Amino acid sequence: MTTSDTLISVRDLTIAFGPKVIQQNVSFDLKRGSIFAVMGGSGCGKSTLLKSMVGLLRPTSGQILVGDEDYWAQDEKRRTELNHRFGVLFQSAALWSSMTVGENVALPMEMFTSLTPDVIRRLVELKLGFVGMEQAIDLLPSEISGGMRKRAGLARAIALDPDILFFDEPSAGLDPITSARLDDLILTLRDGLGATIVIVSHELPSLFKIADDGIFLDAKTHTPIARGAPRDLRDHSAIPDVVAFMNRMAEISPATDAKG
Ligand SMILES: Nc1ncnc2c1ncn2[C@@H]1O[C@H](COP(=O)(O)OP(=O)(O)OP(=O)(O)O)[C@@H](O)[C@H]1O
Repeated sequence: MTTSDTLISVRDLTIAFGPKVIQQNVSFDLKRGSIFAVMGGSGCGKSTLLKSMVGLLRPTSGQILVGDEDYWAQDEKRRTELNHRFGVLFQSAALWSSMTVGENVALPMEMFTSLTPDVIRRLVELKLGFVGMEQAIDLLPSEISGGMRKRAGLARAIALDPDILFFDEPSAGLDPITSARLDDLILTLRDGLGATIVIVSHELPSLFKIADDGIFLDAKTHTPIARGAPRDLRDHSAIPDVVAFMNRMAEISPATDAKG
């Protein structure tokens, strides 16, 4: 059983590719309304964990409870239903290049709802308005900037009103200003839509600003070694590897760290 403020509970998860264990003993609760950071050095398994949580990769053992349901113990039909609670934005934003921005956002509604085209058009306008992109509704992805593509991807991720959003490196490839705007947008999604957000990012200044919880995956032991808000891990962790990681990166961009 999960408690009412826990949306997802990860229990003793192991993810391996053949004999190669990526992470094991992964357990944490994802609290409703939190912005949860998956942290750790390159190759420690952050994206792999995210893939298991959104239904793209079956874990080797352990459970991912969505509410009271063991996600990976469900049949494919039920997993697909549960997937409608998830909005996913991958690094590339992965828009269909031959479709306009509006058509991209409409696609999940056309596939998974019986709404009429008129209602879908209204909803698409609303979703794009939410991310400040209503003017791009009839443009192709190739006609807009990288930051706009990310925002369009976000509009599509919220097309079906998910209660959990997963972001894998959302600010990769963006300049610092655009990246900071994306941070603000993520906070607005949490505060305005009441979404819970799981984010994988190397942008520690961004995580210090927006994330209030998280887990630190260690590439050497293949286990999580710390748990908590990124800024708390930076300032109060007793684990030298965690402190080194969080502070080394923090020193690179102190100006954008909105600690105060
Ligand atoms: N399909 C796969 N088959 C075998 N190994 C894989 C597969 N996918 C990922 N891996 C390995 O799993 C490990 C973790 O990869 P993952 O992409 O999850 O790390 P990450 O922490 O997200 O890294 P980065 O920060 O560099 O993006 C890596 O060693 C990677 O090579």
